[in-house]
Amino acid sequence: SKPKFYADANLKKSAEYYDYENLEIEWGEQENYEVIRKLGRGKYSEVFEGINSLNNEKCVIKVLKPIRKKKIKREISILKNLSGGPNIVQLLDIVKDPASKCTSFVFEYVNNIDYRELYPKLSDFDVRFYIFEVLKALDFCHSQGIMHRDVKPHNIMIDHEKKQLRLIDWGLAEYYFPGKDYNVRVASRYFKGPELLVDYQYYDYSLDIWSLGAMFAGMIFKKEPFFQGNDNYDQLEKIARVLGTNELYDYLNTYNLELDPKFEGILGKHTKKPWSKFVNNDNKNLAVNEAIDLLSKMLVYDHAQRITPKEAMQHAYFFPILQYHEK
Ligand SMILES: CNC(=O)CSc1nc2c(Br)c(Br)c(Br)c(Br)c2n1C
Repeated sequence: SKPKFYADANLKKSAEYYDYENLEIEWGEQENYEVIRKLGRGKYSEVFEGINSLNNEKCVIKVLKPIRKKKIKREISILKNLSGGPNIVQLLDIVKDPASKCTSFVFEYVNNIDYRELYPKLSDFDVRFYIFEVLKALDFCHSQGIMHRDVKPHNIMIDHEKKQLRLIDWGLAEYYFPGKDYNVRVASRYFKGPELLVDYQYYDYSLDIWSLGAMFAGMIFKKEPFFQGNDNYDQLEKIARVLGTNELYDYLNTYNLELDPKFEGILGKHTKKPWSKFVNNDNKNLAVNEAIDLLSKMLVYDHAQRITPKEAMQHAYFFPILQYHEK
């Protein structure tokens, strides 16, 4: 299946845009940066707050664990191509540690508050504002022919004082080409789209909208994560409990897909639940009708039927934001 928009984005670019294997890396000077403190660790990296000793500016240093050079070039190529885009984290430098030979990326600093601390404090307006900011980043990267493929709260940095948001960790991002089959082992379990879990490899940008929808559901229903599977099979079962098993089989039939035999006896039979079922006294200020209507258009089995970022930004849920932007 082909995406509604931007299917040919890369066909309009020159080969050097997406041909990252031949990318020439311009190395900076490692000694210009000092590590201040550790911020955290990912699967492929350790992350530190740093200082650029030339201009005394704070930065974030992502020290990559030894991974394939090709994957490093892909992330650099994508970060450079998206540089300056709305809410795209800014890559400032690339340095190599003389001792360990490890590559490090130097990024702009964001005074991020961990989402587990921040989300419970967010008002209805805040949720509308920040989801709109993520949609800006997704519409932009998709328009530039790039899927992020790892959208989740951990990869969305928010400085709540500055009302500033950045989409980070483009290490799983890839260039989209119509008809190309992609690795389904992407995204983080709770945010994996059905297309990944049923092993449909011809997926596209719409994967990012599923992941954002799963995150959005967690926010408005105050149930983090919203779909909490114990493994990739149980993950689909958690989704089927909400969206229904008959609807899942319709999706499989649409794309002539067969379920992995390992799903035998796992999925059971579930009716599609009304989204109102998840509203309660604790979350009703966020789980407003417009939010639920938008969510129902994001969390759709069939990736080709999901709302796109550009269409989502025009949804009534964001009307209070549009006034805010027009001022
Ligand atoms: C994915 N998160 C982690 O691995 C640990 S925490 C963390 N990682 C960060 C990355 Br990478 C960038 Br870039 C920026 Br900017 C900030 Br701020 C980060 N913070 C706080």
